Amino acid sequence: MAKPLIQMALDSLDFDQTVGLATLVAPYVDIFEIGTPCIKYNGLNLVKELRARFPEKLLLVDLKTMDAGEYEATPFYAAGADICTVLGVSGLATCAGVIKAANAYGAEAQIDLINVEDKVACARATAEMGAHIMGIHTGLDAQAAGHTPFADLNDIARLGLNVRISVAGGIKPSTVQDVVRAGANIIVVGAAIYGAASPADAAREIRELVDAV
Ligand SMILES: O=C([C@H](O)CO)[C@H](O)[C@H](O)COP(=O)(O)O
Repeated sequence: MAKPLIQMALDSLDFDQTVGLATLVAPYVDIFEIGTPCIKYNGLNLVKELRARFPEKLLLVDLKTMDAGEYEATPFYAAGADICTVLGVSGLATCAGVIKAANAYGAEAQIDLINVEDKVACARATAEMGAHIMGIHTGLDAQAAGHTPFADLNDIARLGLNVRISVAGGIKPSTVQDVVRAGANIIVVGAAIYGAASPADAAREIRELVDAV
């Protein structure tokens, strides 16, 4: 299996703070995620700024698209996004639109399975349509209610679909190696890095733990 990628979730609303945090953790991560609140607040300009500053990094824009998939995602791919997310709960037509936009730019579409009731059925159907990445995601509100992404990860990993699996939701140093061993290809970390006293040290620790598996 290819080495798992580490994705840093940039969830601040502040443009300069986001660019500053990205700069601090850049040596240790593979993908910058512009989180949903951040992209809603800052828009395409932030995509263009990060694309220009970090041409070697993959850039995920966490649009969590719910409708008008192709129309909404196209400008973000055009601005340099490598991956955009679309909600599995949006339905197959919207997911198909984002997949179409991704393919038009040689990029990737990620299905976010957040709040999808039958995650296995959604993963199977969207993988069949050509989705590139399946996102197992326990959102911030669900985390606050005590939920984790681990059971869902096991359910999706055992399907053996022809997609990469991304996992997000409160991943921290004590759990990151279990996530890798359970079959994740992309490990998303937000608060455990940006909430640490030294985000760079926290990112380096995550990198060392992932590489050691
Ligand atoms: O996607 C996220 C959330 O829905 C807000 O957009 C987070 O970026 C994702 O959950 C990763 O952050 P942590 O859970 O803090 O690691």
